[in-house]
Amino acid sequence: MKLPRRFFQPLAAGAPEPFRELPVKLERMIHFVPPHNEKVRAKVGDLAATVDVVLGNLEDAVPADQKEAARKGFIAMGKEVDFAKTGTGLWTRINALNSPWILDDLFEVVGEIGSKLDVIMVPKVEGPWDIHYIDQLLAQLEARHKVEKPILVHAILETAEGVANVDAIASASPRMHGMSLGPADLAASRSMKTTRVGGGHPEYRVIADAKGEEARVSAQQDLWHYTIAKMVDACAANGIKAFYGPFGDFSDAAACEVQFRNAFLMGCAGAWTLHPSQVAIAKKVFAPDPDEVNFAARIVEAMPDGTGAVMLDGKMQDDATWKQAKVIVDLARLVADKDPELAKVYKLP
Ligand SMILES: CC(C)(COP(=O)(O)OP(=O)(O)OC[C@H]1O[C@@H](n2cnc3c(N)ncnc32)[C@H](O)[C@@H]1OP(=O)(O)O)[C@@H](O)C(=O)NCCC(=O)NCCSC(=O)C[C@](C)(O)C(=O)O
Ligand SMILES: [Mg+2]
Repeated sequence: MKLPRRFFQPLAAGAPEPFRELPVKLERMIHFVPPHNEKVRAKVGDLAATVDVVLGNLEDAVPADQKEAARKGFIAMGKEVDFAKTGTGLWTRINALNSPWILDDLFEVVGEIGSKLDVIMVPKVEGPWDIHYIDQLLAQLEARHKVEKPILVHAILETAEGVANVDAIASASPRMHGMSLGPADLAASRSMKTTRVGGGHPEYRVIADAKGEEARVSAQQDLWHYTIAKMVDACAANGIKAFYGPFGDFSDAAACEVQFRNAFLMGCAGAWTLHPSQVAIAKKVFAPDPDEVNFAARIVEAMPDGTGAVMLDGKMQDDATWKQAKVIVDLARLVADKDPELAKVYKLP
């Protein structure tokens, strides 16, 4: 293990100092764009103003014979679009560490648009060693290309080994931005019996005890509850952010909304959007409910220094509920800064 005092030192001479704290950013959705698709790429300039993060995907979902085209397309997109103008994050998902494309992905992307890139998403992370490898290589590339702001790393939790090592991954480097659930690869890795990308399964349920001839109530359960809870704890404990990941059934907006909301309530900051129709769902879900914001603002107002106990609407409030309220009010302020309509509804002082 590295000595604590060396944790925040740059890993290459000339590389930027790692961040001590994550930059504060609203990241309700990480919008996936297939950069080899010229038609979609042409629309990214307009799309950027409507989402919090644009991610050019280079990994799965890009055919093997289109990997070069996707990389070149992403670099062109990064050069053409002014993401900073709308405060939109620019991310990429690189190919896996054991793939033939990873080195060119990193060398070309950082070399060409390293200074515009906020986050690199790394798939199939198995343990802290994967993060250490990327960390060192990125520092060398940042130094070579005079990138002044550290490029952050976001891990996808999508193998059984990755889940087993989730805490060590979250604390592997000051470069860690956060983590997303990768339900498709994770299901395969665990031998789960589902062909869905995220979401529940009609056969995964509980059933009430038998009572004579009475019909037995039964309800679908959430296949991902355990993993999301584990990921949220690992991320929160290390001051980084947790994300739901993808929901593959674009035709079922209601199920997508419920999965996203469960993740939001459990502590996730956002989710992936794979299709334009999912952007509105993420915007709706990953902003706190106005009634909740108003109540939280009243708690903060009633306890100016955050200590003591007061009653509000028959409910006890104390130091802990003040902290809960602060989470909601702080997020509402971040959302209000970006969304004038919600700012009016939230009416925060
Ligand atoms: C599935 C696809 C091919 C269907 O694309 P389509 O064109 O057939 O769909 P459509 O409904 O006909 O599209 C309507 C319009 O939206 C456009 N459009 C459609 N999608 C997008 C988009 N993302 N961004 C911007 N625009 C988009 C599309 O071009 C079209 O525009 P038009 O009306 O002008 O003709 C397309 O939506 C797509 O490529 N989405 C991204 C897929 C992707 O990145 N998958 C990988 C992430 S999930 C994953 O990897 C798993 C994980 C984590 O690793 C693990 O769990 O293990
Ligand atoms: Mg995957």
